[in-house]
Amino acid sequence: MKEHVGVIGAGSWATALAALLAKKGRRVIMYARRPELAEEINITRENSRYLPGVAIHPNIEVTVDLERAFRKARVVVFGVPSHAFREVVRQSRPFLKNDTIYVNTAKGIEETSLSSMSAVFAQEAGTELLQKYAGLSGPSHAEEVGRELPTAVVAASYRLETAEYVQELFMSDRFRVYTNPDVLGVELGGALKNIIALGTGIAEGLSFGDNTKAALMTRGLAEITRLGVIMGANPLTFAGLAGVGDLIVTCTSMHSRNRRAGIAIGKGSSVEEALELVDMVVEGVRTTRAAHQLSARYAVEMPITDQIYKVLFEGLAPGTAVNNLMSRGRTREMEEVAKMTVKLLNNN
Ligand SMILES: NC(=O)C1=CN([C@@H]2O[C@H](COP(=O)(O)OP(=O)(O)OC[C@H]3O[C@@H](n4cnc5c(N)ncnc54)[C@H](O)[C@@H]3O)[C@@H](O)[C@H]2O)C=CC1
Ligand SMILES: O=C(CO)COP(=O)(O)O
Repeated sequence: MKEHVGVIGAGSWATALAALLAKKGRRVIMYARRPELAEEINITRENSRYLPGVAIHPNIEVTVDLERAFRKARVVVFGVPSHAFREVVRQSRPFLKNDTIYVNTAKGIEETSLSSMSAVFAQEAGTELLQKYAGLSGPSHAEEVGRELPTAVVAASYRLETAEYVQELFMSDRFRVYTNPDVLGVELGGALKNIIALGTGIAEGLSFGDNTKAALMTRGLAEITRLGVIMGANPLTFAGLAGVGDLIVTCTSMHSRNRRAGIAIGKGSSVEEALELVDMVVEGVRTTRAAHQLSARYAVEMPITDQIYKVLFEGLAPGTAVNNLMSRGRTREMEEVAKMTVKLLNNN
């Protein structure tokens, strides 16, 4: 019998991962909230709203019955946006089993609790299931995975066996999966890069050049690392696929919803207009609010995040935000993170 995989959500990323798993011979039961979407995919064998042009493999069935997606599954992949993750895990609680593996693919930080996705999972599913939990992250646009273009990502879990199981599940000659035990670092890298992609998008919308984008990406990574290290992540994770890798793809690809929303804002759209234009989840907007609070909680300087927060939520003109960043006081490039890293290593 084919191994069953449940996929929760039927957006772009859920559909691309379902396609990959179905092609690898898994029987995929994909849960969609809306009956119209489930019906359309089952009948037309295409998800024209979220991933047009990718054929839905015969091994995939879409259901609106959440329990059915869990029933025979050895592994369940959550593919809903981060703001829906808690609610979806809570609804799934009656169907969770100790011998199932759970994979989260959402990239965000919960705005109200400032919890990472693994923390949300533990709060809703119980800490004992955390050993069965992995986060899948890295530079991976659904549109390219759907077209089977070579991609490399990270499966992060506290338990090596779980990470290796997820690695084996997804690994193909077009989709390479590395394991990493730094769950928090992988989650923070995937979430926080979306803020910087909004920022580089804004810079593009303002007609700034490649120098500006490179500066935002590099200094953006510095502040992501600063926050991550103080929260307990491994600094090296930010030099990996879930850190700089995802930052590069999100800041440079036209597939990125965060980048496209940023471009619209830079060109003068309001946040609401930009979100309407993109019409799919733009995780960076909520994540900016969360990161703004985290930088205050941990007393970590995050100047780029701070200016993007002001543009998104306080009506600051994007051009003024750039001037504010360029006219900051002089500072050193490396010493702060280096000092924090040495302190961390000494404490371990
Ligand atoms: N699209 C991409 O290339 C990638 C996306 N991700 C992450 O995956 C997550 C999902 O993103 P996308 O698939 O792109 O979003 P999307 O906007 O394409 O689709 C989101 C889907 O989730 C559904 N949904 C929302 N709330 C729900 C709920 N409460 N219950 C059930 N379904 C619900 C929506 O109806 C929609 O079908 C995000 O956190 C994103 O950062 C990660 C890697 C790649
Ligand atoms: O995380 C992603 C690619 O790795 C997707 O980025 P966007 O959400 O900006 O499209």
